[in-house]
Amino acid sequence: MTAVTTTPEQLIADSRARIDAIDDRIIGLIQERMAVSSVVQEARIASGGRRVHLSREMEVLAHWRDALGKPGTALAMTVLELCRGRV
Ligand SMILES: O=C(O)C(=O)C[C@]1(C(=O)O)C=C[C@@H](O)C=C1
Repeated sequence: MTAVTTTPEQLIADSRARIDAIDDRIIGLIQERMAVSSVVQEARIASGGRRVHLSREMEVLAHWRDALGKPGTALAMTVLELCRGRV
C-alpha cells in the first residue's frame, strides 16, 4: 500500500477550494429562493394582498432556528430580507 502524504498547506488550499464551491452552491440556492419567493409575493399582491406575510415568516424563522439554533434565526432574517426587501 502507498502512503499518501498531504501537507497542511495543501489540506488548507483544498479545503478552501471546497468551501468556495459550497458557497457558490449556497449563493445559487439563495438566488433560486429569491426568484420563487418573488412569484409568491407577486401573486399575493396581484390578488389584493401585501408583500409581507408575517405568520409565514414566523414558520420560516422557526424552521431555520430548529435546524441551526439561534444563529439560524439571524440567517433566516437575512434570507427573508434578500427575498422581500426591508420591512
Ligand atoms: O411564503 C410566502 O407567502 C412568501 O411570500 C415568501 C416569503 C419567503 O421568502 O419565505 C417572503 C415574504 C413573506 O413575508 C413570507 C415568506
